[in-house]
Amino acid sequence: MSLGVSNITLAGRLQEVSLQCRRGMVTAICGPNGAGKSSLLSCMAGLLRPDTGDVLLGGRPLSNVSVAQKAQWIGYLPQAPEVAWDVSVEVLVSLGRLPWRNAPAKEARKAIDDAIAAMDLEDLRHRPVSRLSGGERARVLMARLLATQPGWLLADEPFASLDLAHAAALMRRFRQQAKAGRGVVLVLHDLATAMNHADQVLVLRKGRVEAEGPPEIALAGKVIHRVWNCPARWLGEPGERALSLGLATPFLVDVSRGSV
Ligand SMILES: Nc1ncnc2c1ncn2[C@@H]1O[C@H](COP(=O)(O)OP(=O)(O)OP(=O)(O)O)[C@@H](O)[C@H]1O
Repeated sequence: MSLGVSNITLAGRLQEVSLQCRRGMVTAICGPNGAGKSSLLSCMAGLLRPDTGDVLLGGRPLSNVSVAQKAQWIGYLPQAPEVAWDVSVEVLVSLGRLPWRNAPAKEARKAIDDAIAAMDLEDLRHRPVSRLSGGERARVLMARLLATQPGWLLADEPFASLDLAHAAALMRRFRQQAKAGRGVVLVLHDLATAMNHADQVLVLRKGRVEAEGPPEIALAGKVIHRVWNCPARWLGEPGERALSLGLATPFLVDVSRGSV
């Protein structure tokens, strides 16, 4: 089932945004603070309803899809997820199976164990979530999403509190999920991650689409300059690009001189 948005508008936050995502692909949504990235992802998850336009799952408006089906098809990790109950890591991850209550217990067990292993949480399995670090908690919440095994994984800044090794492992996991036929949509501030690992990129600014397409086009240096107001140049080879920023630009903070 495809997932897309067609001409959606959300008061003051999104202006006629369209995006077509396909399973098997990693889509990155990028843009400066306040551009509308989280708003767009929430619309795609069915948590915010656009004022006009449609979110379409398999060609059907999301508003016509049952809550039970949405829960099975769309897994969503918000930017700042809250944990309501102080349960163990294993119990929290197992909550990801709620949309599949009627599935065989063996299947559920495997999905939970795989998700715990994928996020390197074996040693923390029995620890209450209140006694985890911020990054560990983020990995648990990602494991809950993986345990659902949804057709679509939507994640808002999933690498924000992860260390280098866990971030790299998670990116590999997203790529594997796409290869297995799932759809992956990520809100990313790290443009190098989007450049190196996404199949398509949507760039938003002030609620409008500024660029879209393959990363080399949507995140070309001139687009970054225009949208982020920051001269930037890509270094290295495709797949291993690094972003070099123009240090002479006035927007940069020079901490060594105490200026802001
Ligand atoms: N609940 C809300 N009601 C009204 N406006 C909101 C609400 N939440 C966010 N906004 C506004 O909508 C715009 C888009 O916000 P959104 O959170 O989608 O941006 P973002 O691109 O995800 O930003 P960031 O990179 O800072 O997380 C911003 O101008 C923001 O102030």
